[in-house]
Amino acid sequence: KILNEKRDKLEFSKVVCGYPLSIFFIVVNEFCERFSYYGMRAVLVLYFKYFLRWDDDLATSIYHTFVALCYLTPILGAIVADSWLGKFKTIIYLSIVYAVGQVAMAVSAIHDITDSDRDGTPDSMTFHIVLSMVGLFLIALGTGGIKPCVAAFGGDQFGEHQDRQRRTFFSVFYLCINGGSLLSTIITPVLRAQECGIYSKQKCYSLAFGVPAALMVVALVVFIIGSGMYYKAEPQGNIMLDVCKCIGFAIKNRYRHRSKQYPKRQHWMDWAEEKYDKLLIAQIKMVLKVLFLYIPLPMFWTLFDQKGSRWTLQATTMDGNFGALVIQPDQMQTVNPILILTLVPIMDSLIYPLIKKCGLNFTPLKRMTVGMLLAAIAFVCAALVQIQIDKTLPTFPSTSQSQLKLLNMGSNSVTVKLPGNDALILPAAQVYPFINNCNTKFTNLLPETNDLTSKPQEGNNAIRFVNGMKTAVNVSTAAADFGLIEPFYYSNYSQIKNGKATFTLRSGSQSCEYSTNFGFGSSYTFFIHSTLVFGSNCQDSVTAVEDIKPNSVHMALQIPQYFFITAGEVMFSVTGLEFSYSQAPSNMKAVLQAGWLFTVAIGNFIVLIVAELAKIPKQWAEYVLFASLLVAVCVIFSIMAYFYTYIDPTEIEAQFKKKINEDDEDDKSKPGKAEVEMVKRDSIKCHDEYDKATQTKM
Ligand SMILES: N[C@@H](Cc1ccccc1)C(=O)N[C@@H](Cc1ccccc1)C(=O)O
Repeated sequence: KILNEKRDKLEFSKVVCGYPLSIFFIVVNEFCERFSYYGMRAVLVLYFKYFLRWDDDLATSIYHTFVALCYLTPILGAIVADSWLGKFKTIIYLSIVYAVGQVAMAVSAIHDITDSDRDGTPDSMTFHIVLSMVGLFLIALGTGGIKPCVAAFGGDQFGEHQDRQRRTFFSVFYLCINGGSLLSTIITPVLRAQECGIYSKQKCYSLAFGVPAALMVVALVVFIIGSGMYYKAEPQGNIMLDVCKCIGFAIKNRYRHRSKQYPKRQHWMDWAEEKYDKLLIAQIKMVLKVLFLYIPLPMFWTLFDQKGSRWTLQATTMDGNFGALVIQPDQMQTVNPILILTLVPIMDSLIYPLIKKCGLNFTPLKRMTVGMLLAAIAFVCAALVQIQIDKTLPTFPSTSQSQLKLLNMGSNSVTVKLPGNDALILPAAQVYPFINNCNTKFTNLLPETNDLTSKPQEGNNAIRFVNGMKTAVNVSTAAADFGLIEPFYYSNYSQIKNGKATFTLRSGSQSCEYSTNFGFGSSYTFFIHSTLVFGSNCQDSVTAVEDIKPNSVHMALQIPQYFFITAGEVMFSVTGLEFSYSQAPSNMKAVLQAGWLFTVAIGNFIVLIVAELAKIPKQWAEYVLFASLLVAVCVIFSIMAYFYTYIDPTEIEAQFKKKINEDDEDDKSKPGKAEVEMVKRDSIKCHDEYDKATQTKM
């Protein structure tokens, strides 16, 4: 009946170039939803840090908890959809929850709401924190809840013989995800950088969250407009409860009949046959087979999700100057959606057909295996880049050493006697000898200062001034104020972005300017000579002494690793999405999509655990470790995949239903047959049908 209903609905639905028109509304919905999600995510950590004034640790913990929650809630959405409301209603209701969450975030970021003294900072931070946490919870529920439903609902729109179109749909679906996320990750940071407000102008987080909220409303409206065109499969009762009870019964029954006198059954789930519908048992077998295959998959996501963390950190130690364009470390992540937008069409229209022409059967599981290997290669590339970076990093003193920084502020060269060897320091120059623990006495030194013990964060440059004049000097730039520096004292470090910076040096009413260019990740001490004359050009009276070299390994070197991980993603993720749909029984499509997303959640948890536990001192070694782990997991997966037989759930279900109908007729004509005998006979027949429909291997 269900198949006929679907056939009728699809027969009368509008078709454009062989695709149901309803698909258009689903992919536009996905585009807007992903814009909304990734756009909000792009500015979230900055909102925590600069608006809610949380420290780095709290901001990153809450951020990762939110992301993990977004991949746990799909289970909830899938259960609601498959057992109760159906996919269509679940998407509508949870999209409303999602949009409310986004609006709550936008409102929570309006500083004027609680800024009664109008000084530009919220007076009741609790209000903003509570509202944004409620908002984030609703968003996680909404985005995670609808995620398995939208993909599966899209797949439902295709008929039995539209496998090719359905595969293309999943590719286009993935393109829309990346189109939306690419646009939003570029746009929302720009919106955040604007200044807005009623009483005082502040960074405009409300706009950066407001636009994603508006896009979520658009996503909902577009989805509702398509309402009349969709095929909406009805939920078939509380399927998850039935599944759990059936599995529970099979285990109990198997245990009760553990003695040798009872004949073995083909599959342990067959022990549920005495009580449960054979169709349900067959469907559970299909799901369990796929879920078993999913066990090694989180390892792929563990590597994949480090793009956003470790690789961004790696980029902070690299040079992002691309000529006319200066790329910030976190902007490198946009390379992923850009590559997706180019690689998906290339794979679909060139690579896969070419492989097919060569007579190779590049099945979904083979594609996923190759995808994993490509991700491992990406990490080997990351390790090679890291080795290059490490060569350029400054050496800091070990625990048994001290490092001296000696700056000659005079106009003659000076020789300093040091344990081991002497050092000659030219005028306005600095030496940094390492001293092993010993008692060394130096006289006429500047007061002790806190030096940097690592490279400056986020590609910034750490800058300080030392005043060699006999009068105090005030130093400032547009971005930083070094304050008043007393004679022969150092200022504190200030963080300066890359590019040109102009420093104003002031003493009383007199001033002069000093300009210089910065790269990424350097540290300089600017020495103000005693000969400086205010009112004239002070360019020649300031000497830059390099403490830490600017990053010299170019960010373009990260492109190969991004290329391999994205090619891996196309083979693994796009294929996996379609595989999860095609191998799921009709009443558990969303559940298997949720199972797929659950592997992402586990992968994220592994990242968190490994980050805490594995204290590998060399970053390149950690990359190699991850690559090796993925290769090992990939070998296990390919063995599991070799034994996997592809199924056609629609075919199996149809045959089971036919058989059950025939048996019902039989029962009516032959009343009084022993029930046990019938169960046994049915079981054998059904296994035959199942075997016929499951013929293709890996
Ligand atoms: N390539 C990602 C999107 C992305 C955009 C900007 C920066 C990084 C990534 C993508 O397609 N994501 C899909 C599938 C996915 C991938 C990883 C974890 C869960 C799902 C998405 O649905 O968001």
